[in-house]
Order: sequence, then C-alpha cells, then structure tokens
Amino acid sequence: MGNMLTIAMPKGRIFDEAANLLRKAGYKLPPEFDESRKLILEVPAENMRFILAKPMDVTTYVEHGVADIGIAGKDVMLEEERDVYEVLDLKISDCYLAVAGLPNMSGSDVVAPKVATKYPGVASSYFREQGEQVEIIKLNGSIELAPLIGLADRIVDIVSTGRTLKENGLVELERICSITSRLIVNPVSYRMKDAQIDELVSRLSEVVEGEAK
Ligand SMILES: Nc1ncnc2c1ncn2[C@@H]1O[C@H](COP(=O)(O)OP(=O)(O)OP(=O)(O)O)[C@@H](O)[C@H]1O
Ligand SMILES: O=P(O)(O)OC[C@H]1O[C@H](OP(=O)(O)OP(=O)(O)O)[C@H](O)[C@@H]1O
Repeated sequence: MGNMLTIAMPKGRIFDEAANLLRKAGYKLPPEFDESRKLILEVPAENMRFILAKPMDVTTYVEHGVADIGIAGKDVMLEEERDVYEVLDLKISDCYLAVAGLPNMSGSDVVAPKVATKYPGVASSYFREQGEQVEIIKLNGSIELAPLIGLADRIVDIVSTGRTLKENGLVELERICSITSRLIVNPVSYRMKDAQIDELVSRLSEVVEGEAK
C-alpha cells in the first residue's frame, strides 16, 4: 500500500459533478460523502483523503502541498498564477466568462469605465489586451447589482444559463473565454506519488472521454 492521496474538492456547485466523475472512475466514495458537514473525509478503502475547500482556495491547498491533487475551475486558475500542474480537463461545470452591462451602454464615452468583478486579474488582463483603460472594482458576489445601482458601467462575470443577466436586464457584450473544471497536481506530489496519480488521471480521463461521445 502506497502513500495516501489527499484531494482538495471544491464545495458548492462543482462538488456533485466531481464526486460523480470519481465514482464513474470506480472510486468507491461512501454515501455519507455527499451529505457530511465534515471538512476532512477519509476513504481508507481507496487510500484517499478528501478536503472540502472553497472553490477559490483549492489551488492554494495544492500549491502548498497540503493536498496532492485538486479540482478547480479554469476561472480560478486564470485569476491567479499558481505553481501547480493542470493535468486534465474534466469538462464539468462548464460556463464562460463575459463582459456584460446595461443595454445601449457599450458605446458609452466614459473615459475609464468602471468594471465590477470577482475576477480582477482576469478583467485587468482582458482589458489591457483590448487596449482599453478601465477602473476595476472588486466585489465578492452579486456582481450583476453593480451596473443596476450605478457602482460600475460594466461587469466581468461568469455566465452559465444567462438567467441572472436576463432577469436583471443586463446584456452580454463580449465573451472572454470558456470555463470548465480542471484536475490539478502539486509538482512535488507528482514526483513522489507518480504511480497513484497516473492511475487516477488515466481512470478519470477514460470517463471524461466516454462522456464526450
Ligand atoms: N453559473 C456559475 N456561476 C459561478 N460559477 C460557476 C457557474 N457554473 C460553473 N461554475 C464553476 O463553479 C465555480 C464556483 O462554484 P461556487 O459557485 O460553488 O463557488 P463560489 O463562487 O465560491 O460561491 P460562493 O462564494 O457563493 O460559495 C467557479 O469557479 C466555476 O468554475
Ligand atoms: O448564467 P447563470 O446560470 O444565471 O449563472 C451566472 C450567475 O451565477 C453566479 O453567481 P452565484 O449564484 O454563484 O452567486 P454570487 O454572485 O453571489 O457568487 C455568477 O456569478 C452569476 O451571477
């Protein structure tokens, strides 16, 4: 029996799909796995331990090596550069990042329009590449509020069904990039636990490829 693998799982909307993938890959996760409020879940039969993290924090645990592996949205990877390997696109929790605003405001002549976002890093590099000067305002959620109450001229946020934009009378102005969840690995773990990690990656990639068909 080799070393135990520690996996950082995102709580919230990615969790169910990620657990589902692991089960399809043949990992026997107990039923309590999905209901528990525990933040560390041991699965001795699989020689695995799961830590339940906020989605934005998964990369931090993996970079620091307290988790060998993690599941993180590409949005989180893009927001902050991390010393981790991205080894597999799990193709779950897909959505995209977009610029949105009130209708008929896109051509407005504000000099440095204000952009509200949970993703200041992504937003700054996007507008820099576009050669557009903006002022970024960092918010932690309910981003769609900002243009409605006059805090910002535009937003950069995640869109999935488009319902939130629609119900708040906002329109998508530009699409920035597609987002899916990724399997990430700590570089030292990859060397020390290569056999176990390779096996996990190959079992998961088989499921991902199967789902794509
Ligand atoms: N409609 C969506 N809105 C936000 N994130 C989405 C959406 N669809 C998929 N995702 C993925 O899920 C991740 C966010 O998950 P979740 O919303 O559970 O966490 P969160 O943003 O930290 O939310 P909260 O702070 O409300 O717990 C994102 O990083 C993204 O990759
Ligand atoms: O296109 P849709 O399917 O409507 O999904 C997009 C919305 O979902 C997310 O917010 P979330 O529910 O995580 O709340 P938050 O804004 O408080 O983070 C995201 O920030 C958008 O607001």
